[in-house]
Amino acid sequence: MKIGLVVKGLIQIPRVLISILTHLCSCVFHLKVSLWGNKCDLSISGGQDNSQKTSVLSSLEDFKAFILVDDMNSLWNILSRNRDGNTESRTRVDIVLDNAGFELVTDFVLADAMLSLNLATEVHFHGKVMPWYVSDTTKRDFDWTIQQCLAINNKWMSKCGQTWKENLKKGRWVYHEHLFWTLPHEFCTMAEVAPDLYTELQKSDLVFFKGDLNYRKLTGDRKWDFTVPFSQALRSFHPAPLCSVRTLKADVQVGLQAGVGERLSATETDWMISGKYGIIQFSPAV
Ligand SMILES: O=P(O)(O)OC[C@@]1(O)O[C@H](CO)[C@@H](O)[C@@H]1O
Repeated sequence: MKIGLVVKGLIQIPRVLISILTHLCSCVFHLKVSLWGNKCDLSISGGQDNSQKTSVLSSLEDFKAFILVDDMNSLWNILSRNRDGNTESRTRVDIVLDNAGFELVTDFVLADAMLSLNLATEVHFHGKVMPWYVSDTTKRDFDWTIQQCLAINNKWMSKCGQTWKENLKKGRWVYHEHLFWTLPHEFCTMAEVAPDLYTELQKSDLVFFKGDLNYRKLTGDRKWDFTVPFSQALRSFHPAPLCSVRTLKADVQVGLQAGVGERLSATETDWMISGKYGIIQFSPAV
């Protein structure tokens, strides 16, 4: 009997590993799509059409070399906590949104994947009361996008729309808005300027900050050395473990390996502003 159990246990180990790997690979995929979704914003194109014209999905492998910081592994400890069918555990993920349009859809797909793969039990979205840059997501964009997906004449898209609407109804997805996101404060002042928002973020197990503007406000838009640790550049802003998912469109970047920033500066003058490079940069709550 005991031997039977041990053998059964041993057989199950690879299955568990395969299952974890499958879920995590799938989530890596969606996170990367969400990262490159940040290439599309109307401010970088001076208001001209900057919609997604090629398939991000087929370019993911080619884009790999342009991810300058990839802290994906640090996310797994948090996201895999819930996935073993432990019905007691609860994992809340927050996404501080950036652009509406293609990027928002990629964020929805990421949120959907985290729920359906049991990596999170609830996802909280944070939108802006009014746009800071032209394409920033407001409540109207959020609702409109779900409504459009629902109404579209495509079986899979409308199924997504239905699921997302249902998620909101059942409280698995929650939308928040706060004026702080459009006030001229760097995030290290949040605990003082918007303590209610800081307290809300403290309830999260992982907060994703989408996009370039959020990165500028996370790091205070300062001229940091490229190798300064991300946690240091955040200064006192540590409400929860957090992760910036951003393509580089402004001249601030921290947490690079020694020499990387200098090498890029010597060869590509616009590497920090072109949107060609991206980061998935994690900081634990310290
Ligand atoms: O936050 P997003 O949407 O990723 O990018 C916004 C942004 O890139 O637009 C401006 C001009 O390109 C930058 O200064 C700013 O950071």
